[in-house]
Amino acid sequence: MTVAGSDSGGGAGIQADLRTFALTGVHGCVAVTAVTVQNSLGVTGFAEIAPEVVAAQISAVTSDIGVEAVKTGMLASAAIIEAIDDAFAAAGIGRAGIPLVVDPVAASMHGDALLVESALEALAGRMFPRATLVTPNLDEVRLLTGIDVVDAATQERAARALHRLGPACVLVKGGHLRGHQHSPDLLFDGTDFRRYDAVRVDTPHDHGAGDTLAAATTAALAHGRSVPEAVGFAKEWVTRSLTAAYPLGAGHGPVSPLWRLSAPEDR
Ligand SMILES: Nc1ncnc2c1ncn2[C@@H]1O[C@H](COP(=O)(O)OP(=O)(O)O)[C@@H](O)[C@H]1O
Ligand SMILES: Cc1ncc(COP(=O)(O)O)c(N)n1
Repeated sequence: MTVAGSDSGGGAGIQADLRTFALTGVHGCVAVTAVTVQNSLGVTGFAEIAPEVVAAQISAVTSDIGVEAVKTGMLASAAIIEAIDDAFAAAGIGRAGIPLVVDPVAASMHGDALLVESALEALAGRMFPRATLVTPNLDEVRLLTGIDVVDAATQERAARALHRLGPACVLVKGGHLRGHQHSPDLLFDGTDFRRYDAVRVDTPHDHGAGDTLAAATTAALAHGRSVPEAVGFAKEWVTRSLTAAYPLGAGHGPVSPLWRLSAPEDR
């Protein structure tokens, strides 16, 4: 299940999650938190869904269909986060229960806010302690910890600081590291570090990369993989999806998990 915002451009949010879920062999259920007005050039606005309607979507799915793993993306406001936290508690989602991946989406790749500023505290205070894994990018790391990640040492320091906020595991994504030929992500479980590296794909079309990574991780967790295995699977998935990204509109096109359909030898 994904609990996230809709992207009218079809490249990120709920739409990206469902593409990856389908192509990794899981059925995706959704709870929509907000409807964004968005294209390849940016987000010009969004309407929040009423918190009780967000919570009701979660209960409707968990009380009938059931979930094997859950991902959160754009959560929009503190009131929505609080409603989700209560719905997750009632359904046994998070930490020792059903695996929960929290992608702490704060802004779009163009810098447009997707979370009202006052909601950052609710995200860290209510979602992080419940999370099996949190997957911040470097801008979100800066917002949450004040740490500017520039190299492996600062990436480790940030992972430790984020782990103190309560999640079981932290993945500090390195996609925004400037001047690197690689895109190294760092996983920390409170004891051990594990690096997931990939050669940087030279493309402007990286819309939805973070959602795709977190969705593939969630799908692998739903298939019963451990967190390190799920992240390893997802890292390869997002790298291949960046290689298959295509232009769409005048701005940044979406990463594409559709490579999975055109590689019969991989099936
Ligand atoms: N140009 C790139 N080449 C290879 N991997 C990338 C590239 N850009 C991002 N990634 C990877 O995609 C995933 C999403 O990362 P990032 O861009 O940091 O997050 P977000 O999309 O949330 O801003 C990470 O695994 C990151 O390492
Ligand atoms: C609904 C929604 N969720 C998430 C993102 C982040 O994706 P990106 O960082 O690629 O803009 C987005 N733009 N829109």
